[in-house]
Amino acid sequence: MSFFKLSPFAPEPPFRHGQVPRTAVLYCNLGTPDTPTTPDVRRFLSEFLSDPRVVEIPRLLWLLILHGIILRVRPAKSAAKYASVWLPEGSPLKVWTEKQAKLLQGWLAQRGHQVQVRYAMRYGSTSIAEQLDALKAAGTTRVLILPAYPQYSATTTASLFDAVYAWAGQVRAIPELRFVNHYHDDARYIAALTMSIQRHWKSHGRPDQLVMSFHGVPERTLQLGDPYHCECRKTARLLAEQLGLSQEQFKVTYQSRLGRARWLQPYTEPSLIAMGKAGVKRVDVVCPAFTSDCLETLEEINMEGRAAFLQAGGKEFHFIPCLNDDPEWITALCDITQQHLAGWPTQAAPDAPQLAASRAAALALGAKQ
Ligand SMILES: C=CC1=C(C)c2cc3[nH]c(cc4nc(cc5[nH]c(cc1n2)c(C)c5CCC(=O)O)C(CCC(=O)O)=C4C)c(C)c3C=C
Ligand SMILES: [Fe+2]
Ligand SMILES: [Fe+2]
Repeated sequence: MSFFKLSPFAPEPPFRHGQVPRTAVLYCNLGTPDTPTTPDVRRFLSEFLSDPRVVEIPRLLWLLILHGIILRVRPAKSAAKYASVWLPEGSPLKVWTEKQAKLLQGWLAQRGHQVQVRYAMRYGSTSIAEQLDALKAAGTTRVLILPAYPQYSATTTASLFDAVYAWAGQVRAIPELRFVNHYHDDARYIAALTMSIQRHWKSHGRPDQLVMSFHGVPERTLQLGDPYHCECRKTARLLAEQLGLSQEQFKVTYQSRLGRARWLQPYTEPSLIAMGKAGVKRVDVVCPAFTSDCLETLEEINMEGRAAFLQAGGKEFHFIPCLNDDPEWITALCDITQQHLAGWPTQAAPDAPQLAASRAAALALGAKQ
């Protein structure tokens, strides 16, 4: 960079007066490796676990542990786990997130909203900055940031907002930005979860216990004021109410612990083992904090959790898939989006070929006329 450069901002094309406003939704998820190989998993974990929002211990100490131990050992182990759930089209998290974004755009078009929907990943490809650059280059003047996380946590939601602010800090003409913080208690999200569980029970009967397994976070984040734990509890309470479950019929647990510190409790796997040992015959597990199936649900729950329960004496283990492309979920996502877009023009800049293509895609994927 030249010593004499006055402005840190990149030059931009001159503002075009009379430019038609264009509105976009950026649907953001956590991220995933490009391939289930050790080098790609190492690259992904290195970016993810270097984020100070994710690991809140003194930087120097953490960088020593991360580079000295974790990134030497974990990538190969995690790569084998990723390989066990990888789809022909790629990582399940990416496949589902991409499909959800496509469906959302199609559903919104069906309702007459001409909004570009793109997806981005907080870590790995395709990054939030790349997608915001692409939207800006396409003339977008308003962007709604929609996290794929129903519950707010500084470790996830705030981190992706950080990435948006960091991008905006480099840009001269910033589009109008809006952020969805959470939708953990949104009636339509709860209804989508309820319906997916009821659908499962209709064809497979009911379990002795329903386990609602949320991704864990260090217990310290709760003491520091992170609302994640309370939001998980509220989701669980509302879901149990809608399903008509008594306190004895369900259990809330936390999975995916990393490191030696105390995380939110009770932990999922020890709870499944305790249930198997206590004579619980059938458990069903649902993972409401994940809107797409991913490593943590397909491998950790449906493979490791299943084996742990059955080895402990349990007889039947059912994993209830995440919301993925359930029509009730896409409708809920569409309602939530519409609510947050209120007041922004979404009919402007008619782009007939694109609108027709979105409609056709939505119909092909099962949208109602
Ligand atoms: C649902 C929200 C999530 C929260 C909250 C969360 C917190 C959190 N996660 C880690 C460490 C890891 N998570 C990993 C995978 C992973 N995590 C989430 C979501 C949340 N994480 C998802 C959707 C996934 C799956 C990604 C995929 O590619 O399928 C991993 C990587 C996998 C592994 O090596 O085991 C780690 C590591 C921490 C430390 C944390 C909060 C502090
Ligand atoms: Fe995680
Ligand atoms: Fe895990």
